[in-house]
Amino acid sequence: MLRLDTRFLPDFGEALRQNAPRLLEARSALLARKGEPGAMLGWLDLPEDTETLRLIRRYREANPWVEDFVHIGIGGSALGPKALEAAFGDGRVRFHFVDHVEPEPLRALLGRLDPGKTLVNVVSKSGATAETLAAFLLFLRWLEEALGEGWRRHVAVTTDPQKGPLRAFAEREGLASFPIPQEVGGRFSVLSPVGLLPLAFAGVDLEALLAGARKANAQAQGPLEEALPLHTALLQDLHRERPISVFMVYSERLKHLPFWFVQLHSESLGKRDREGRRVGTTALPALGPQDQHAQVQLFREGPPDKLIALVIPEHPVEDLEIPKAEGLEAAAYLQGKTFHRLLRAEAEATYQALAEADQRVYALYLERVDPYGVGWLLQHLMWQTALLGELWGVNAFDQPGVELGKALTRALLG
Ligand SMILES: O=P(O)(O)OC[C@H]1O[C@H](O)[C@H](O)[C@@H](O)[C@@H]1O
Repeated sequence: MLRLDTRFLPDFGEALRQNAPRLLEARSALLARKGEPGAMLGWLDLPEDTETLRLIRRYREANPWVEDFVHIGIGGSALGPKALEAAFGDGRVRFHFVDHVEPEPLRALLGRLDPGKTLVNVVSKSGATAETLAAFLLFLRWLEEALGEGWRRHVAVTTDPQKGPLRAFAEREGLASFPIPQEVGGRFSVLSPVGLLPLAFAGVDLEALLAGARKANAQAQGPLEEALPLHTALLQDLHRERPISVFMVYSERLKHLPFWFVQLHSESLGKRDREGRRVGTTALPALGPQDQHAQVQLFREGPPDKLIALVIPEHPVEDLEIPKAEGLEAAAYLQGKTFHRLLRAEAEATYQALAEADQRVYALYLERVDPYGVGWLLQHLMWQTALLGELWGVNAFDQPGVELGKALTRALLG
C-alpha cells in the first residue's frame, strides 16, 4: 500500500481540483498512444507478463550451481536490479554489479571469483553500450580460458528481442537469452527480464513485486481522487520552477533506489520541449537518516529551490528492540523503544522540520519495505514520470542528449 501525504501543502487539494482537466487529458493522451509502435509504453504491460516470469523461473531452477552472479550492464540495465537485490536479496547467491570500466575493481573481482560457479549476465537494450561490451569481453575471455567450450553455460544475455550486436551474438553462440521488449526503454525496464532474471537468482518474491506494480497500474487508471501518480505528477509540476527535486528514502534496504529514480526522472524529463525550451528539474538523491547528518541542514535553511519527496515506511517487516543498559543515561529515552519507532520518529521529525522552515515537502508512505510495496512504488514513479512528460511537452522515452558523449568517446578511441 502506498499513501500520499500532503498535510504541509494545504493548497494542494484546491490545485488538484483546478488541474483535474489537465491531468486527465495528460493521462488520456498517454494511454491513447498505448500499442502504437515507438510509443515506448510497453512498461505498462510488464506486471501482467506471467509467461516471461515462467521462463525466468525455469532458467533459475535449471541452474542451481550458481554461487556468484555477475551482472554486466549500466544505467537502466543496472540501477533497478541493483536497488532491488540490495533490498530483498536472500544472500545465497553473491551479486556483483559491473556498471563501470575501472580496471582495479575489475581485476579484483576476477581475482575473487571461481569461473566454474559464476554466471555472467550481460544486459543491454541496444547491445552496443561501450562500458557493457568492454566488461563483457573481459568476462568472456576469462570464462573461455577457464572453461573452454563449457563457457556458454555460464553466460546469459538480456537484450533487444531482434536487433543489436548482443542479440546476434547470443543466437550465433546458442546462449541463454531473454528479451527486453522492443517497446520498453532501459529506465522503464526493471520489471522486464532486466530485473526479473537477477532477482530470481537473488531469491526475491517476483510475484509480489509484479502484484504491487499491478496495483499502481490500477490506481493510475482509476478515478482522479485515487489516481496517486496523477497527484504526485501534479506536485512535481506545480513546483517545476524549483530547480531541484529531492527524493529522500527512509530505508537502508532501499539505499540504491534514489539512484534508479535519478535516471528515471532526469533522463526522461531533462530535455528540450516541442518549442525548443529547456525543461526539467534536477533529481537529488537522499537517504534517511544518514542525510539528516549531511544534507538536511541545506534542505532546511538553504535556498527555497527544492521540492522534497520523502518515502517513509509505515511498518517494519521485522522489528528489533533497543536494549537497556546501566550507566548510559543519555540513551535512556531510546531504551525499550524499537528501531522502527526511532526510524519513523526521525522521518516524521524531518518532515515537520522541513515544513516549518517553509520548504515544500510531501511524503509517500510505504506500508512496508517489501517486494509488493516496492513494486508498487516503482511502477508509481514510472507513471509519474510518463505523466510529467505529457505535462511538460517532452518525450519522456528518448535521450537524445547522451548520444554526443557516446560519439565523442568512440572518436577519442580512434
Ligand atoms: O541498455 P543499454 O542499451 O546498454 O543502455 C544503457 C544506458 O545507456 C544509455 O546511454 C542511455 O542513456 C540509458 O538510458 C541506458 O539505460
